[in-house]
Amino acid sequence: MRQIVSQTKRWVIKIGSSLLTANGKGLDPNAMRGWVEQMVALRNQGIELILVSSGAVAAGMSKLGWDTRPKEMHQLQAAAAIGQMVLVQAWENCFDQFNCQAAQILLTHDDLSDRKRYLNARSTLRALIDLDIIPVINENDTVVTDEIRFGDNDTLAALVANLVEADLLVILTDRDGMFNADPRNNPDAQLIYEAKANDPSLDDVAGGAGNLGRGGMQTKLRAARFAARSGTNTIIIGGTIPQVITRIQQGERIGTLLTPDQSPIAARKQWLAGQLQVKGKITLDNGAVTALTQYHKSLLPVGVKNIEGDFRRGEMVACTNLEGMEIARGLINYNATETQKIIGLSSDEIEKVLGFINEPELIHKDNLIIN
Ligand SMILES: Nc1ncnc2c1ncn2[C@@H]1O[C@H](COP(=O)(O)OP(=O)(O)O)[C@@H](O)[C@H]1O
Ligand SMILES: N[C@@H](CCC(=O)OP(=O)(O)O)C(=O)O
Repeated sequence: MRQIVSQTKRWVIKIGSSLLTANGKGLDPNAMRGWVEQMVALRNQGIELILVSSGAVAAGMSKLGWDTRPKEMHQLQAAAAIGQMVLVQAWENCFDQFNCQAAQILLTHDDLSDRKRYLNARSTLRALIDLDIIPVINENDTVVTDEIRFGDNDTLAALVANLVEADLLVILTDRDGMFNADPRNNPDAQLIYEAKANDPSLDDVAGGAGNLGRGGMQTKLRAARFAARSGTNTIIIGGTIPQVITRIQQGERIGTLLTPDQSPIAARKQWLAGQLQVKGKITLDNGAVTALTQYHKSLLPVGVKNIEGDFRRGEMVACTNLEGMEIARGLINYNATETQKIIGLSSDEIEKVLGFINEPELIHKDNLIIN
């Protein structure tokens, strides 16, 4: 029993082209319906879900009667333009049958590397999830160039998992999981049930893709490593296994579970530390410094003396003591104008002053990195 998995609450599920198109014969609506039924059941139990769906190029190829994936970029992009429409209609149709709404999001690499767009993408995804809508994400293939492409949807799914702080990334593919050798050429290959995502010996077993997919097991392993950086567990598993999504949630030992080295919070803090630029500075009184450094508490507005910089909600700010020495960094819950109005106040006064409340903390302890 995988308790670590059955306790997870926010999932990104990625479905690959090989699986979605039943090996090139157009989309497989029965399989899609089956996954949607399980996803909606999970969502109804309170699990937040985001779907990353490949298949635009493959669906376009099938519509155009092409057997092999074209090499030229403009042909690929044309196939994606045709196929994305087919793909998203097929998902919409399935979600409709279970009275669930879905929404399409097409992303390029720039959308996640630019801070402002990153925050926008995150807020939109959060808003959709809060509305009980399941976002369906793909790369915006028709406009990407080599410089701004994720390249494969395994990587895109992992970056989305980082973005929304998912606790589980499920990669559904055409094999039962990761084997100790590429099963295409090794009929005796054995399934790996569990491993650390960062185990270097996995590099030797993960091979490339088949005819339709992009990255094969190599990009799935890399995705699991990206996901692990923010503490997310990854399961690589066969999408044709009956009731696969439900059984993962029940903690059944199926597929390959790749775990992070650190707890989600520790990993997240490390990831935050490496990712973000400092956009402002806030000065804490002595009581707040002790609360943060000795008792590992969240920072409340009451302990803040002064602020500098023009930061927005979700951005990184440095926290200094009264002598100006930096003692921590963290993601702030209010923008500079709002923060200026609430410093020195107790948290129950926030709503009166601002007319709304995001969170009672100025910086939550999970989003604080103590120096
Ligand atoms: N060690 C391995 N274990 C399982 N599959 C592997 C391994 N190495 C390479 N592969 C290949 O990876 C393929 C799945 O990747 P890919 O074709 O990109 O699918 P998807 O469309 O699901 O992303 C499998 O069909 C398999 O041939
Ligand atoms: N954005 C592309 C996805 C390509 C891709 O990564 O495919 P896969 O390896 O099957 O997940 C498409 O929709 O065709």
